[in-house]
Amino acid sequence: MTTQLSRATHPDLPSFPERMIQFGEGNFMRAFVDWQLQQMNNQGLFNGSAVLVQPIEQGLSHLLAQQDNLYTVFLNGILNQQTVNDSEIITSVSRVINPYSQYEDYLALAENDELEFITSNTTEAGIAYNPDDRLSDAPPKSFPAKLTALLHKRFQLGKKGFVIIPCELIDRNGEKLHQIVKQYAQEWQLGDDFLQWLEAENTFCCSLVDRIVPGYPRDKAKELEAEIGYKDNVMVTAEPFLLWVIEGPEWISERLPFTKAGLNVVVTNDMTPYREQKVHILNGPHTAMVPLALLAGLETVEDVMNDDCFSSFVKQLMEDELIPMLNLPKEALHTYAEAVQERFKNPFIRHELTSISLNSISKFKTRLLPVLLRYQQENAELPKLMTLSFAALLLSYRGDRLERQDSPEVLAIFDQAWSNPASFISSILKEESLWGQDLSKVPHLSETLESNLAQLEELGSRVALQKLV
Ligand SMILES: NC(=O)c1ccc[n+]([C@@H]2O[C@H](COP(=O)([O-])OP(=O)(O)OC[C@H]3O[C@@H](n4cnc5c(N)ncnc54)[C@H](O)[C@@H]3O)[C@@H](O)[C@H]2O)c1
Ligand SMILES: O=P(O)(O)OC[C@@H](O)[C@@H](O)[C@H](O)[C@H](O)CO
Repeated sequence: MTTQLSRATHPDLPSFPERMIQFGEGNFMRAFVDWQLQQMNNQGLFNGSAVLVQPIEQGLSHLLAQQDNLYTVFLNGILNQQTVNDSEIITSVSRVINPYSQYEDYLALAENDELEFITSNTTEAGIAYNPDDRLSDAPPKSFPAKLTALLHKRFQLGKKGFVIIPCELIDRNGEKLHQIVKQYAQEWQLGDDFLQWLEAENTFCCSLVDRIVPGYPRDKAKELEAEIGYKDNVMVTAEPFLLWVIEGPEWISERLPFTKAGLNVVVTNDMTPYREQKVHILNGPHTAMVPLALLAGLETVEDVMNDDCFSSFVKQLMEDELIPMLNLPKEALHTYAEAVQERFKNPFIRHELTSISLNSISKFKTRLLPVLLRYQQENAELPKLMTLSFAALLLSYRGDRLERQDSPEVLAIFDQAWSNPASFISSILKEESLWGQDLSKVPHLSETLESNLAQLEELGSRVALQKLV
């Protein structure tokens, strides 16, 4: 029987003082932030660990504790045309506090002068205001309320503040977290001195994260354990690529020397271009490929990239329709687009198209529609590939299509519009609740979508696409 990973099985592994508090013990944070702390420690550049705080009552704290907070990260994929298949035991997590059973330990973190940084990833739902939270709760329910309680304790002790870098995938995450903390400070009447300390002593940064982390390799765990020679219940698989853009003062790069350690971390005073790049060049093609590829019977992103017709679609979409419309340095965009195509080809990751298709209408609205409209305005014609993908998306939301996964409100709007196929395009384009504007006014969009829809139904998506790529 294989022994479970622990400090007893690996007595020579190093330990580091706690320098970071991290809200979230999930797969992403452990393969992204903690993996990066490990790389800095390996090079003697940080000498620190993260103490993890479990944001909700149920979590992984007990599984990590059983392994003395050690776990393995497997990096599998292709980076700069090289195949990477690495594994490493991560020693940069000191412990996990569950504030639901260890609230005193949680608040005691305020006493430690060595703790300088706070990071978080509590999913898109985590940075939210909960009106029922009180300072006297042990713990308050929401992440921002828990954080406010900790910051208040720190202030009461007369200590310095923190550099706070949330990683949640919401726009302007740091500003939103900051704003909710201030809201609790006011509602809980924590006083002007606390508010002044909050502003003067703490630095809230916005950040953008990018690394595909499929998580625990359920289908391959036994095989991997045989390879590493020990049992690990919280192992994580991830792609080798990463990007972390932190919007904040330059001195962050010195206090957190990621770049010095060779990590792809950018500290900037404006992260907007990076967000534009990632949302339009990575998430945009993901969203565009899904309805066309599902109509053709493909299942994964890898299937798309191994198919000549569909991979040409992805490449041309990026090069001819997306990159020319982004107001960013073109060379960097082309390099990024090539890297994204390599990542999409990753043979070690099974990325299901149906998982990307969830809530495709809102994804289309933010990731593709702004570029489609810009293209139409600048060129006085529609981008052909994006418009065909839009038609496939509309078709994939017809009541008989199994792939549609969206909110009941969105599906009801489509069912109503599809109830009269002859007027479907004109009525769905008028739905401002879906698109934020009346798209029936966009020159030639209605008739192009009508014709694309007819082609998709008569010829199928592969043949319709072959006419364009
Ligand atoms: N996995 C990826 O490839 C990837 C890549 C980039 C970004 N992300 C983002 O990271 C987030 C976490 O992904 P993961 O793969 O680590 O998932 P996970 O399930 O392993 O971890 C989820 C974490 O979020 C916390 N959480 C869940 N619901 C919460 C809530 N309502 N309030 C506060 N905290 C909550 C959990 O306690 C846990 O720490 C996702 O929202 C995802 O959008 C994931
Ligand atoms: O996570 P979603 O569902 O919003 O989007 C699906 C993918 O585009 C997304 O998960 C990317 O793979 C990820 O954003 C890469 O960092």
